[in-house]
Amino acid sequence: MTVVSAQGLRKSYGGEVAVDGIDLTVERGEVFALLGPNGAGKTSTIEILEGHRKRDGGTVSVLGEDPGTAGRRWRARLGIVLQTATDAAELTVRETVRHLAGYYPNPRDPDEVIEVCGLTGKASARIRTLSGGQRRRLDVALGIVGRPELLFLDEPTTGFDPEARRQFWSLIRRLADEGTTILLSTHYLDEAEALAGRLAVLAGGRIIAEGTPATIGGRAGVAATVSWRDSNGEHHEQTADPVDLVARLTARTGGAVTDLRVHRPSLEDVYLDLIGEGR
Ligand SMILES: Nc1ncnc2c1ncn2[C@@H]1O[C@H](COP(=O)(O)OP(=O)(O)OP(=O)(O)O)[C@@H](O)[C@H]1O
Repeated sequence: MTVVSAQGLRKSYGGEVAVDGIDLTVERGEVFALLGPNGAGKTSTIEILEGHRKRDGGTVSVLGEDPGTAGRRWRARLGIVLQTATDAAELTVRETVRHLAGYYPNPRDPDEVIEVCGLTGKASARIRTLSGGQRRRLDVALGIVGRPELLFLDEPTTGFDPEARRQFWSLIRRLADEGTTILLSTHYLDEAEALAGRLAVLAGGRIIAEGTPATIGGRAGVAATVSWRDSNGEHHEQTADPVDLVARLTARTGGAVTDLRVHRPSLEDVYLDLIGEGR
């Protein structure tokens, strides 16, 4: 089932084009990541799909409705984690999560949400006393407490420490296993690689590449570089079949090589190439 479908999506601010004809389809249960440099149009796209911003052109369907006109019942099926952090407040974490849960027909247990977001130790703390990363975790908790069918996450792990990011990744995988569709934007390529089944790279308001983390930008077809050192010095050789090259090398030298390495382009290498071309 298609959960998000956009064709020819456009948005300008004043005379400046931010989203320049984006086509996007996300199926139920997918984790889809939007990547792209600052100002590429990720937040604008996400906020149009959430119904938070008006589009200037194109057709959009999210959970079967047009976000520009859909009402409260549609909104209750979405979970939204905006880029801007929760406002400082006098309420505690538990009060805030419980309060928001009350707005949804079938919410998750607030204490369980607090736990999976790693905030149990802070459940009784006032929001204004939380650290930046803890506040971001609260944003995520508020995004998922309504048991959304579709979860939007705009740069969800900014400010997380490495352990919190790993915890967050397992939470996302768990939600996806339960059938939640997830659309996220991130600047962390390891995050996109760890979570996304498919991803799109945006630059200048357009999608310049789309695919799986393994294949995007022709990644799967790019040659590997094998490097090694022997008595003649350092060597680098490009090959489509590094296993065969290493086997031949070992047979030829009797294993008398050191510093043997096989390098394949990382998602970051491919991404930087793509946005270099997209500029
Ligand atoms: N409310 C606004 N008013 C005017 N211009 C805006 C507004 N929101 C976004 N823009 C412009 O639209 C373009 C796309 O911005 P957007 O926030 O969608 O990018 P982004 O890919 O999410 O960037 P980042 O990675 O920095 O969050 C930028 O040039 C930005 O300056």
